[in-house]
Parts: sequence; C-alpha cells; structure tokens
Amino acid sequence: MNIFEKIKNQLKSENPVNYNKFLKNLILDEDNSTSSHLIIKAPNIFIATYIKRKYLPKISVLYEKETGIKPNIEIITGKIKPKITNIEPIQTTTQISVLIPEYTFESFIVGPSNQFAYTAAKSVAENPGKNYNPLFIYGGVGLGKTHLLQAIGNYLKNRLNVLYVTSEQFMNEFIENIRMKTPERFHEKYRNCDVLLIDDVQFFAGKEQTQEEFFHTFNELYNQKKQICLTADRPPKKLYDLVDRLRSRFEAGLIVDIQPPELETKIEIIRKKCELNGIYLPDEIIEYIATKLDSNIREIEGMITKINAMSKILGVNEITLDFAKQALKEHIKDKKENITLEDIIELIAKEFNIKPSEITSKSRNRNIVQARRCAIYLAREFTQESTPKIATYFGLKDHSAVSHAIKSFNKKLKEDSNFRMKIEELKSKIQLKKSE
Ligand SMILES: Nc1ncnc2c1ncn2[C@@H]1O[C@H](COP(=O)(O)OP(=O)(O)OP(=O)(O)O)[C@@H](O)[C@H]1O
Repeated sequence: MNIFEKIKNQLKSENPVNYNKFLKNLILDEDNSTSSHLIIKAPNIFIATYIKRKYLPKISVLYEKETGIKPNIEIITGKIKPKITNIEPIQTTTQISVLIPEYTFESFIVGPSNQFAYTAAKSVAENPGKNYNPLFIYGGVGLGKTHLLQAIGNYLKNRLNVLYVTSEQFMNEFIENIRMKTPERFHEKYRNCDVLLIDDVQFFAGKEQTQEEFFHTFNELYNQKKQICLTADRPPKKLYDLVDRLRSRFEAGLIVDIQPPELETKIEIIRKKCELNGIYLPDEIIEYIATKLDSNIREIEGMITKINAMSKILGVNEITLDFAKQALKEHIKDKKENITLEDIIELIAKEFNIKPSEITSKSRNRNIVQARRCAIYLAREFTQESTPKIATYFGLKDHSAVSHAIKSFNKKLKEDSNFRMKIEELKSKIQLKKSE
C-alpha cells in the first residue's frame, strides 16, 4: 500500500463518516508528485476546499511521520495531467500546434468570471509588445485559456509572425534540435517571431535544460519588445520546480485568472456553441445542461455533441427535456437537489448581518437590496427552483425582475474583484454546509 493510502486509512479509522464523504475519493497524482511536493486530486472544488481547510495540516504531519519529509501539498481538481519525468524524452516527430480559426475574441463569451482575462488579452492583441508583457493567463481545466491565447494569435496572424506552441512542443523541438546538432534552427524559429504564445507552461516544471533555453528565448524576445503570452493551470508563484529567474520573468508582466463561469455565462456559452455547430436546443434544455454540469466547458461541449448525435442516431425530430435527461444520465451529478431557498436566505442573512425576513421584504435599503440580489443570484445558481418561483419567493413582480436583479448583480461582480472573491467564498460555504 502506498503512503498516501496508508494516511487515508489512518484518517478513516479516526472518522469513517468524513472519510466516506471527503477523503475516499482523493487520489495522489503519483506521476507529477515528488517526495516533497504532493499533488492530490479531489473530485470537485468543494471537497478540495474542505480538505484544504480541515485536513491539510493533518495529512502533512502524517506524511512527515511516515517519511521524515515535510511536504508541500497541493490540492487540485479535474483530470490528472500525464506523467512528467525529469528525464526529458526524445521524440523524433514533433507535433505541430496550430491556431484553430474558431478560437477568436468574437466567439468567446465574456462574463464576470473571465472579463479581466478577456480585456487583457484583447488589449495585448491590439497593442502587442506594448501594454502587458508577458501576459500570463491561468485557470482550471477547460475554462478557455487556450481559446483566449489563440484568439490573440488569430487576431494578429495576418500582420505579424505569430508562433503558437504548447510547452511540450517547445521542449520536444529543443531536444530534437540538440540531437540533430541544429540549435541554430531552433533559435532562428523561436527568437525571430513577433508574438510567442506558449500554452500550459506548467509542463516546464522540473525540465531544467528546457527552462534554461526558454529563459534565453524569453529575454531575447522581451528585449526586442516582442509580445510573449503564456498560460498555465496555476499562477507563477505556484509553479514549483521552476527556476526563480524564470518565475520572476513570468511575474513581471500582467497575471490574469479565469474563474469557472457563472450560470448566466455558462448559458450564453452553450447557446453560442449550439449556434456555431448548427444545433438547435430549446432554452429549457440549455438551462438544464448549464445547471447540471460542472464548469468545464470542454465537457459541456461534449454533452451537447452527445445529445445531438443521439437524436440523429435515434431519428428523434424534436429534442425534449426528457430526452436530454436520458442522454446525460450518467454524467449528471445531482449537486443541487439538497439546497433550498431557505438555506440561501439563512446564509446571506448571516453574511450581510440582517434578518432573514428583510431579504424577502420590500425594503430599498442599499445593504438589503445588495443582499437580496445576492440571494437571488445564488438561488439561480444552486437550487432547482424555476425563475417564476424565485420571483414569487423574493416578492418580485415576475421572472424579468429576477433577470434584472441578476444583471445588476453580474455588473457588480464584473467591476469589483473583492466582491467577486466574497461571492466565491459564499459559494464554497453553501456546498460545504450541505456536505457536512
Ligand atoms: N468563455 C468562453 N466562450 C466560448 N467558449 C469557451 C469559453 N470558455 C471556454 N470555451 C470553450 O471551451 C473549450 C475548452 O477551452 P480551452 O481549451 O481554451 O480550455 P483551457 O482552459 O485551455 O483548458 P486546459 O487547461 O485543459 O488546457 C474550448 O472549445 C473553448 O472554445
């Protein structure tokens, strides 16, 4: 049994209920962890948050007891990335990364979760090498980092020499050119572009030779005022196993994050994807997919394709909600079922320091109005209730008043990053409250 499983067993014997709820499905990402840096994968953000708060110190102590090493522990969600070894693999054929024409600024849906990243990317595309250099975009799996990076490339490709590669491709080409004794070919390619876009730089971790080469490439381009844009699944300060001088270069420009999209943004993205792929889905199905599926847009795209394909195979003329439910059965986690409007009211009242009854009252006091909008927003995000039911519950005239409240709320989310953080915290609290 590996050490991590042993630790889990120990925690199980201390509290079997919590083990079943939170610890059972944690996996150690063995391929990417080292003896002093453990990457633990949690099935979702809420379990990850809970583990961070309640179990991290304990896991650390138990690990140190077992191994004598005090670990750095990182909790991630989503898929585990493929193995990265310190021995750089030699590959004879290099995969060429290309710009996907569909990844443009126009096809990117903007909402509070990605507004900052979008604006920064657009500004870089409009003034390459001038405003923000480098631009560093980070965020979770399938949230649109590559899309934005490529949008910059597509915007500029007709007038500048744009080079888009993944960090793996950069590394493989570098090794191949060393092997073939043609380093000048590599330098020629990478040091003579106008815009260098590198995706997934977390893969540079632990690859010292590649980092060294990239450091020189970076400096050369930077000194010539050429634009460099990078993406990763985490911010530079969390790119452990990256040499400090490279990390500080990454930190010297603008760092922007992409958060999971809010419900409204998710709905808009699904609409856009359907439109681009010539798929018609009624609004109630779009809402169903958005509320039921997690935020990984790639996964959502897969589900749209699945519903469409199934309807064609089965010769279904009209896709109904029941049909969509059937098609998505295995993929849907009923995460919203147990969250009620009362839970939300209770939480918001505490958070805004007001009485629950004030939230559903007609009061126009600023703090109460803000609390009410917040509760309406969370009710849409976290409960199964229909918009008319939410309107009645909060004493609003009709469903359009709900949309108006959410619009005002989203505006504030876009404009105020502190407020955004507060709401993210509230969201985690709602989930934790229900899982405890
Ligand atoms: N705001 C958005 N508007 C439109 N499409 C989006 C948006 N966000 C993500 N997508 C779509 O979701 C899919 C996944 O996005 P993308 O590949 O850019 O994610 P990523 O963050 O780079 O993920 P990974 O970490 O796995 O590399 C793409 O098809 C992309 O077009």
